[in-house]
Amino acid sequence: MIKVGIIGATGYAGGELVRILTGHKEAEIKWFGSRSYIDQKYASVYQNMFQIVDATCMDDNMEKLASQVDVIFTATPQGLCASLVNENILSKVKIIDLSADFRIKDVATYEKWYGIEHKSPQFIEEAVYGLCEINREDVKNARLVANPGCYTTCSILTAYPLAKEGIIDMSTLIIDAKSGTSGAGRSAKVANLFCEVNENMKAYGVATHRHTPEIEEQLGYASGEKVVLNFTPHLVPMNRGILATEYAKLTKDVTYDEVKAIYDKYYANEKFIRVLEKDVCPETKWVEGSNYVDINFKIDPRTNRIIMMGAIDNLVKGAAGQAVQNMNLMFGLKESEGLELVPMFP
Ligand SMILES: NC(=O)C1=CN([C@@H]2O[C@H](COP(=O)(O)OP(=O)(O)OC[C@H]3O[C@@H](n4cnc5c(N)ncnc54)[C@H](OP(=O)(O)O)[C@@H]3O)[C@@H](O)[C@H]2O)C=CC1
Ligand SMILES: CC(=O)N[C@@H](CCC(=O)OP(=O)(O)O)C(=O)O
Repeated sequence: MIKVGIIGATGYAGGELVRILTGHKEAEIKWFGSRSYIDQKYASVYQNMFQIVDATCMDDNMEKLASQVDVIFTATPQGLCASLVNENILSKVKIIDLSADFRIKDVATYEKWYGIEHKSPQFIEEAVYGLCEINREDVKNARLVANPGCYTTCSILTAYPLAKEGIIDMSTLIIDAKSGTSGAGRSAKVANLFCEVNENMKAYGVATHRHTPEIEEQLGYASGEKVVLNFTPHLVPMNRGILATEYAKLTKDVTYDEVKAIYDKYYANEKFIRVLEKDVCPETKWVEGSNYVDINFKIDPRTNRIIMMGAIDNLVKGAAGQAVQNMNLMFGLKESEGLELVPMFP
């Protein structure tokens, strides 16, 4: 049994980790880390865990935790993991960080977009960007995994095969994405109150959102060129889900079958990526509660653009599910263990 510690178990991403790991046959949660609920029953924070989880919330002492578990998930605000991790800890335990601390290779870029000083830049180079379908082999040998963000997972996987094969002009790529409000976390913020979000839709972080450099970096590796793009997130009145709609000019004339063959080349054997049937558009409701990414595309010959679409559950493939997928790879387990979650509906 793999012994697991979660720092930030009381947040939305941490809560989803608990839900998924509770059904994992080879992992056992030993530490439910919290800042605000120390010594309180975990199930009193999340009643869905009543009579399922009997444990009490503990502190966020990573040093102490490192000698008691095999893997630590940090599902905490930006900057916290980088402020806690050190060589002694990494020599004892594997870390999967759900925040952005180790996702961006250039520390100056991280500090500029996140507005905070990076406390452990010495570990950035070794951290593996945990987008399992793309970096699977590196993840297997990693001791520190930077789990990608929700918008980024959806945006990158949707465009990756076409960027890799050079059939889209990367300088024309525009990503328009929508997220449910659980993407903003559980802590109280006026912008996320019911009356602010319900019956409303809005763009935010326009031209400044911190996921932009992460998407640019990863699609830059795929296309082999420096990528600069527009990424515009929107908040929509639903609990879970991300839908990314991406537009780019084609670099050559291609047919539906040729593009489909490119997606199939990369994803046909990927359990969690479903390239949908022709003309079926991805919808967040068809992936809710699951680790699936649903993808499709449409060529618009009038504008010579291709429109790519992707949908995920932000808390599963966009956070906790992908983190568990990474854990499975790091410990040599079946990659889908604990993740065979059928999407729920309605
Ligand atoms: N929500 C999402 O869809 C996604 C989130 N992420 C990332 O996951 C991380 C967590 O996000 P999310 O769950 O939404 O956030 P929440 O606000 O819901 O949860 C934050 C968690 O961090 C804990 N925490 C906060 N400050 C501290 C601190 N100083 N020391 C220790 N623990 C602390 C909180 O503890 P307590 O409640 O006990 O005070 C809580 O458990 C973030 O980095 C986020 O960017 C990534 C992908 C998707
Ligand atoms: C709706 C909403 O507010 N979403 C969050 C993204 C949360 C997230 O996933 O953050 P990381 O991927 O960086 O860890 C935001 O836009 O900041």
